[in-house]
This record gives sequence, C-alpha cells and structure tokens, in this order.
Amino acid sequence: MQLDIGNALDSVATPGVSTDALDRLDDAVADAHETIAAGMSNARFGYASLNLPETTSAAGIERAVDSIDADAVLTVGIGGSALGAKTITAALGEANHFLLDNVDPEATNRLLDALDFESTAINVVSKSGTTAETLANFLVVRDAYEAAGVDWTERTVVTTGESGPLAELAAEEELPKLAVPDGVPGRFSALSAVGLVAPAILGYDIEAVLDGGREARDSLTESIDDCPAYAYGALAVALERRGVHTNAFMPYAEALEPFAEWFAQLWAESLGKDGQGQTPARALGATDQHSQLQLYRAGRHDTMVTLVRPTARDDREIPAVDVEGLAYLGDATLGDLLDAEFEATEASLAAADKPSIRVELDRVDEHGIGDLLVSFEAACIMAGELMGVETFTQPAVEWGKNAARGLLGGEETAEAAAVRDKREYRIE
Ligand SMILES: O=P(O)(O)OC[C@H]1O[C@](O)(CO)[C@@H](O)[C@@H]1O
Repeated sequence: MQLDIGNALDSVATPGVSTDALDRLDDAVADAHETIAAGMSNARFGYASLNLPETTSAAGIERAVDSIDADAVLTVGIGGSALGAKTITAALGEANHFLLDNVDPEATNRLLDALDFESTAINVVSKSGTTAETLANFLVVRDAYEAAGVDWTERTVVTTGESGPLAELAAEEELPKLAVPDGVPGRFSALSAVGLVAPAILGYDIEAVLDGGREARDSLTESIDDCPAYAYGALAVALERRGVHTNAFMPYAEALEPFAEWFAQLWAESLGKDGQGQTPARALGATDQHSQLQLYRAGRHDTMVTLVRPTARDDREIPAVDVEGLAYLGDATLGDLLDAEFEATEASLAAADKPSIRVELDRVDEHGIGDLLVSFEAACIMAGELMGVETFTQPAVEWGKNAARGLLGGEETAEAAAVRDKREYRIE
C-alpha cells in the first residue's frame, strides 16, 4: 500500500496538518510502535492480530475444508465474522459468496429461495458462539436444507471459539471446525479461518492473501515517513483533533465496496470510545461523486475523504463515437475515465480546502487485499494508541444485546425494561 498525504496538509486543506505537527506526530508514532511491537511479540490481546499473516496456516484451513465440494458459499455470521470473508472474496471478483448477516425474514426467504443447496456450502462463523442473529440464521438454514432433503452436515464448516453452542454442535455433528485465534477481536480476524474459509472453499490462493498481509506487517516501522499504515492512522487522528469527525471511505473499484464496509466496522467499533472517534461513511468512486460529493466539497469542514484505487486493473475500451462532445470518450478506456475521475475528485476537494488522503495498491488481487487488510488494521491500532482508547473491545454494543434478549424472553434485563419505558410522542 502506498500513501499520499499531500492534500491533508495545512498548505492545502482547512483543517489540515502542518509539517511541524507531522514531526511531533512522528515522535508519538515511534513510541506507539514500541508498544505495538511488544504487543505483537508477546501475542498480547488485540496486537496478536498483526501476527496472523505468520500464525495462520493456509494448509490447515485447506485441509479442513477439503471434504466440502461446493460452487457457492453461504456465510452465516455478522460483523467481523462476515465482513472479512466478504471483503476477500469480493476483491477477487467472486459472485457466489452469499452472506446471511442480518435477520430480515423477507431478505432471508428471498436468499434461501434463490440458493442451490446441493452446491452451496454453509460457513458458520461466530467468535463468541452466542450471537443471536448468527445462531437464529443457522437454525433457519439448517431447517431449510433438511426440508429440501439436502444433507447440511456434509456441507457445513464451523469457525468459533473453544466452547459455546456452536462448538458443541460441531462436536455433536462431527462437523469440520476451525478455531477463532485467541487474542484476536473479530474485526481484526480476516487473515484467520474467520476470513479465509470461504475463499478456500471457493478455490482461491489464500496463501497469497497471507503473503500480502506479511508485506504489510513487515512494513511497520517506528517512523511515519516510511510506514504508510501508521501514517494513515496518525494523520486521521491529527485531523480528528482538528475537528474532522467524518471519514468518507471511497474506493475506486467496485470489488472494494465490501472493504469500505469492513473499514467502517473496524474504525467505528475500535475508535468510537470516550467521546472520540471519526464516523466512517461508506462511499464508492465514481458512483458517489453523483450523490455524496456535493456534501464533501461544500458541506462543513468536518470531513476527510479517503480515496483508494489500484494502479493496475483489467480494462475495457470505450467504443469510438462520432458525436460532437462525446468523441473524447472514444479515445479512452473505462479505466482512463475512472482514473481521471479519481484525480479530478481529489483535486476538487483540495480546491474546496477539504482534506483527503490518497491510498494506492498495485492491484486488487489476493496479495493486494491481504496487504490492505493488515495495513488498515495496523493504521487502526496506531490510531487507538495515539487517541489513548481501548482499541480491542466494544463494550457499548452489549446494552442493545441485553435489551433484545430481555424483550424476546431470554431473561428479564434492565435494558429490556428501559425499552418498555420508552417516552412516546407519536405523530401519524
Ligand atoms: O463473532 P461473534 O462473536 O458472533 O460476534 C460478531 C460481531 O458482533 C460484535 O461482537 C458486536 O456485537 C462484533 O465485535 C463482532 O465482530
């Protein structure tokens, strides 16, 4: 991954970061890198995520799914237990990887009606093994396979912790089971079985994904001058301290749209603490130039845009056309047009004094997506160190879970009682 922070500096943007501030940031990054490196070598909770490119066995995952013969995969999981796998397969252009990462009955009915169960593997993923949505969806899927007379036990692989309902089910049914690595929070686990089982079943080179991750991990140094991952994290924090509370994450590649969703969980769930944290906004280039850009250019000075693109991609000619005003298109390719849009959007933000950071990778392939995932994990960990927040937990999500469990009669909870005490002011 390469970075260009020129348009985040105060010579271009307001707010922007001065080169003096960059120097001070560099000192803080050097200190934080020491903590991160120590955390990696001691496999401390959270920091251990950055060891996954080394500790994950591609051969072990491939062996575990060897018995599963499928053309499609249905991943049943949510948040970090779904977004990493989706990011990897989407980046590789896979169309037959489906997610059940919500409990919308109409959408679930439509998806199950469309799937060919015979040729679709079931990839159930939950670190805790207790997530209501994932367990409910798995029970629904199992039931649907049975009703269709298709043996789900031959097509199911489970990735979960050592204990819990899913681990017990896998043992009972002798299903292939893989472990969520210890010390790795869900949103940082893409380069483990959590993110790699689905691409492995679909026949992708998961060792190459790990290789990209290794390159990113090896790029971690104590200075932002030669470490793109840390520089991204440090710049985002510096901009947030200057009032930039929204981070519009805008890849210029359709295959990276799920990556923007993965980034949103990583950034929000890791850094949204103690009254701090940027709001990640998902966008897609060039599409959202025609929907969101107006705001990013002419709205408050509280948003940065992260522009991501591959520098090499397959391309397609735009046919020549002898129509006044259109001829210029005929001499270009779709890739030329997309690159022109990328650079024009970047410059249009600068012309409006709005900060942006350019992120480039060579190609959206196994290596490229492995590199991006680990680079942004490291960027997030660095940002958490500089902000002084607890990066690796997500205590604020428990309230809602307790409330839902109470409302469904799982157990009486104070949160469920609070839901029932809602102050009503209806307008109909
Ligand atoms: O893998 P699990 O335990 O099912 O959790 C799924 C997701 O839910 C969360 O715990 C938030 O509720 C995320 O951190 C996690 O990625």
